[in-house]
Amino acid sequence: MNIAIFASGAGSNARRIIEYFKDAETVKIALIVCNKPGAGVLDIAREHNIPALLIEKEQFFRGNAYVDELRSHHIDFIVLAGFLWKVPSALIKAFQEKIINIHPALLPKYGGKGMYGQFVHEAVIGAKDAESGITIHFVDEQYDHGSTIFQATCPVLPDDTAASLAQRIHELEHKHYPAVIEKLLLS
Ligand SMILES: Nc1nc2c(c(=O)[nH]1)N[C@@H](CN(C=O)c1ccc(C(=O)N[C@@H](CCC(=O)O)C(=O)O)cc1)CN2
Ligand SMILES: NCC(=O)N[C@@H]1O[C@H](COP(=O)([O-])[O-])[C@@H](O)[C@H]1O
Repeated sequence: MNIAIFASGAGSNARRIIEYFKDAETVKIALIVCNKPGAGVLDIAREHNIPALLIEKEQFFRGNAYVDELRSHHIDFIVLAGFLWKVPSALIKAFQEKIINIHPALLPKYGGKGMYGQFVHEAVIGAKDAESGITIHFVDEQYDHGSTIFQATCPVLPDDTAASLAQRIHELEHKHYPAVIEKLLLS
């Protein structure tokens, strides 16, 4: 089973997933797909000798959505880990029920366009919610709308900042995302 991880940023989730499956016999992290030159996830790909594909808007949204390139890498499953572009229909159709995402909040709250990274944590703190968490879900044509696979919660503390909440959310992500992927692939 070959996985492509799509990421736009630092890549801490990508790193945990790579490390989790590094000795796996039936699962391989075969490709890192990134839309941001210089992103930290590209350094992680290099560190682990994983091929990286740097994608451009024109081909992604108005071309083949890089389906041919993913097929050439024999990709079976796509994991979004901090990927900040909307996955187009062409890619969703080519990988039906084979694309998942992790969102740093308890969907359906705090999802949709503009809701990524610190913006999510700022909204949770601004709403004075007592808890937040993570949602792992299938990807459909809309942002953060696909069916939920897994959720986990954490407290929001009175003195939390977006940064301190982000740290707690990252810990949840790193703990759960690799294991949820494994369970999904082996089911
Ligand atoms: N078709 C889908 N594509 C993506 C999904 C999805 O559920 N369906 N999830 C997102 C990840 N995500 C939240 O989990 C998310 C990422 C980014 C945005 C967003 O508003 N992006 C900005 C552009 C930001 C940039 O280019 O730096 C925008 O669209 O204006 C919302 C939600 C991944 N793709
Ligand atoms: N809505 C999408 C979104 O906000 N995704 C979030 O981006 C971060 C990426 O961190 P990483 O690059 O260190 O894995 C993660 O917290 C992930 O949940």
